[in-house]
Amino acid sequence: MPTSFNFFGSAMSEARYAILIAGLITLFVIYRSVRRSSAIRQIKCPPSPSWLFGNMQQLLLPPYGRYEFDWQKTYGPIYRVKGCFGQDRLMISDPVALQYILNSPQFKIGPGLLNLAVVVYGKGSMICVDNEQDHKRIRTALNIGFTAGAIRNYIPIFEKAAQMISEQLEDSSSVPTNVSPILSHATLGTMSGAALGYSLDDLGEEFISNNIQIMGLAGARSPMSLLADAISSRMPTFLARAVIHLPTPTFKAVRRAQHLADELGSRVIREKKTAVRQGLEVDTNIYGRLLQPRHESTTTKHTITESEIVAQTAIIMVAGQDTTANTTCFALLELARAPDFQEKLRAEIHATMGSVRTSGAAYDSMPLLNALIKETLRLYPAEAITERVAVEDALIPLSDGITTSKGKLISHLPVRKGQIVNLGIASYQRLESRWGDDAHEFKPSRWLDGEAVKGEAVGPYANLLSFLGGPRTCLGWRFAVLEMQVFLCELVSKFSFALPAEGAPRTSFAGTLQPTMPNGQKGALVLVERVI
Ligand code: HEM
Repeated sequence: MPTSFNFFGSAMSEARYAILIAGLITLFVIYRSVRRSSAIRQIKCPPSPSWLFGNMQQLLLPPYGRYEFDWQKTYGPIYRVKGCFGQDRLMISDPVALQYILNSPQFKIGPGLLNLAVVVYGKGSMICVDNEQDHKRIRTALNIGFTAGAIRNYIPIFEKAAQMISEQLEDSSSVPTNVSPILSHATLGTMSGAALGYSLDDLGEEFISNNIQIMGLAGARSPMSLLADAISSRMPTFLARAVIHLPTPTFKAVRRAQHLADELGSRVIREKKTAVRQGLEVDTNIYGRLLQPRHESTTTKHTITESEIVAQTAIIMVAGQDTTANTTCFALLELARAPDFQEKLRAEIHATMGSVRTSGAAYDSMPLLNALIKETLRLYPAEAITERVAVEDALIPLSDGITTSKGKLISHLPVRKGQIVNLGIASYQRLESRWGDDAHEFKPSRWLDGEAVKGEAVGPYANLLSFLGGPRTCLGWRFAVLEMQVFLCELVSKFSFALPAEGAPRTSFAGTLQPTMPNGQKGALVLVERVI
């Protein structure tokens, strides 16, 4: 049967070709990874416990920072770590190098972070938009809701949410209370109010329960998840993104979250457009304001399409939720450890608040409050490590020269296209050369004593990189700072916070830095007592 013979014959030769092509691709991948790592092979590296995990378990599994901060002491602000499957990654906490990477078109969001962002926020969300002009246009449009002036309008929303947190804490006198879910719920509510003009109830039960599930999933990191991340970051983009369609409970919840966010965004836009047609006021929240120019038929280069607005719903709702909630939890935990500072802060708040309560200026005028927020952001940056990849060969400038393992002093770090770079934000914020010998201590007074930091400014706020820097700086940083100011004022003015006997909380890093309870679950247990 010639046909079938031919079929098998051609199938055999196709198989040979496939093996040959697979072999060539493998050789090419090996050549590229050898060529890439040859540029940095002389950068010092801590011993790697295994080829499979490299240093990733040490770096990323709890408690966070156990190895990383020692490595920084031993190897300095530039060193190499091993990723899973023998990959070479750079760890960078040198401020000049960080500034360069964040502002240079030679670096983009790394594949691991991008895949995660596509899964959590959707591929149309601004963080995933690859074209810099489109990214800038979308950011500029959304920024109308995040300027210093715009965020002052949200103070009543923040204050109402803060009072709701207080009401929930009322009944918890002397019982260890996990403030983490309470704060996470509150930060979801403020974003919903500010962006969409919706209350938490308006979001609907399904949205809320799915959000709780997603926040829980985001809190977990295990050896298996490290391997899964490493594999997906090496897959072709289309395949890595197709993973979301796998029929597992996690991906089902994530798919549902994206669907619900899109549905929510579309619903809000429909309602706002109807309101605009009816001549009603819609510009008090971000989505309303985004639709306003359309109503006035204004087309500017900053115009954002309706589908682009819808595609931002997931990131707008979620990016500021646990980041802000966890940072506030860390601030409360640090206050619980420092009763004297807590007492002074309470006195400052009582002396300042009152008739001037709803003014942004009042919140900015409290030195202790703002020192607490800055110090919390310094030691607990939500995105403790972020990832970038070199899209072309680059020469990264350094603050001070570094000595390679061969004893050579270099002032610039050469990297090849494709090199993965971990930006050590938490490490940068503990650099002794920049923050002083007490860089590892929680010490709000450093912000009151004059110069908290030595060296050039980085980042949008307080010389910190907690909100990153450059064109991809956190869109909501002013929102987050004001929200924390309002929440902390309300809570510290009404309650005292102490640590329960269960023991000191740990810190883990799973997408965001989070407080972890003694049972290993995400959460911040504190003893809360009403003071007025
Ligand atoms: C303490 C609170 C927060 C922290 C520490 C924080 C931190 C960050 C960081 C480090 C990034 C950069 C991620 C990267 O490219 O590697 C980022 C991006 C972003 N954040 Fe925040 N964030 C916070 C609160 C918020 C809030 C309240 C919003 C409100 C919408 C928000 C919205 C965004 C958005 C939209 C991006 C993507 C920006 C872009 O790619 O252009 N964040 N955030």
